[in-house]
Amino acid sequence: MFDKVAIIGGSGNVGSHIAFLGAMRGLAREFLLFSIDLFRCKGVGLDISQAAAIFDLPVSVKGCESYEDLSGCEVVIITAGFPRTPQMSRNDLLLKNASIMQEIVENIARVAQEALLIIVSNPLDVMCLVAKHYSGFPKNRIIGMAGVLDGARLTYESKTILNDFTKHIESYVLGAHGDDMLPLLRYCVCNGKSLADVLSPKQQEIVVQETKNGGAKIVNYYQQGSAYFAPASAVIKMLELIITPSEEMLVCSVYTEGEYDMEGIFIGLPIKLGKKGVEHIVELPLNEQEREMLKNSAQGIKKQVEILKNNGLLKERI
Ligand SMILES: NC(=O)c1ccc[n+]([C@@H]2O[C@H](COP(=O)([O-])OP(=O)(O)OC[C@H]3O[C@@H](n4cnc5c(N)ncnc54)[C@H](O)[C@@H]3O)[C@@H](O)[C@H]2O)c1
Repeated sequence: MFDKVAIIGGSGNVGSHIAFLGAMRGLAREFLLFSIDLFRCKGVGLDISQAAAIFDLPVSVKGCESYEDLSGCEVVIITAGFPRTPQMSRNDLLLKNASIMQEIVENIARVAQEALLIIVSNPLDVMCLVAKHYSGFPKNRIIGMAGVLDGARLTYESKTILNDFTKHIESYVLGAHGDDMLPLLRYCVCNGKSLADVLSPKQQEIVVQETKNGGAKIVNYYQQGSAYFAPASAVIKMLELIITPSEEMLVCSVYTEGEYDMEGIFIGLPIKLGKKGVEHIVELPLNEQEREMLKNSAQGIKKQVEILKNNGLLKERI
């Protein structure tokens, strides 16, 4: 169990659901919520604390008034930003959310120098880079959430097409969080078999397409805002593996220094999580086609990095 976990954007959909689920699962003694909507943070904190009282849980969830209140937090989860609307692409969010991320991590670096950062805000991979740039934190302490969510969508779509929700499926979706994601069916496991052997080629095509559309489908249903139950659950899964490390491999957005032939960007790769954050990146042997697809997936991230550099939001120092 953590002592103090902060959620920046705690008044929003994803942030408040992380706080609720985290409190219900007893992951921290204290969840501290911060955002530009102070009153809603206070309301969410009180509401969840009252829910915790129903189950007699020893947890406090509080809305905070300033970054100083977050002093000494062990984990800071950043969900602050603007959610994608049906008209918006992830790229539209880029410049807006990069400035927000800069402001947040500069404050966190001041008050919680030892914290582990879990980034959720979109566009995810490049927001992680902005967080690294402006916090100055080491690479193991900055982890982006996306692969766990995309993997869950792949699992859901596979169960749906097989019409069997009793199957145990572990899914791995590497690459950028976006349309260029790389669902790695060969390495996905369905009741001990490779998912590539369980699904027909046509089924594989459908499952991959539906996984890629997973977020957009929800945006279209909600009309305002994007998914939050599954994204919040994905963050909780990461927190649980940080508290209790296991052999389980998760795909998270991590900083690369040569792994998978990637350099100087954050991208979704399989990792082992532990108390220090990213314990190590797992190098799965990829075939030529998969390597090429991963390389293509990184192109979009590199373009976003260029846009940020051209707008003075990222300097060469990373
Ligand atoms: N990585 C993923 O897989 C994934 C999944 C879902 C959502 N997201 C992203 O997560 C982010 C949050 O989504 P949401 O649905 O919770 O949105 P939301 O609008 O409900 O919440 C956003 C929160 O950010 C806060 N905020 C805005 N500017 C701020 C600032 N300068 N400082 C502090 N707080 C600030 C708002 O007050 C609000 O609480 C979005 O960027 C969304 O695209 C990512």
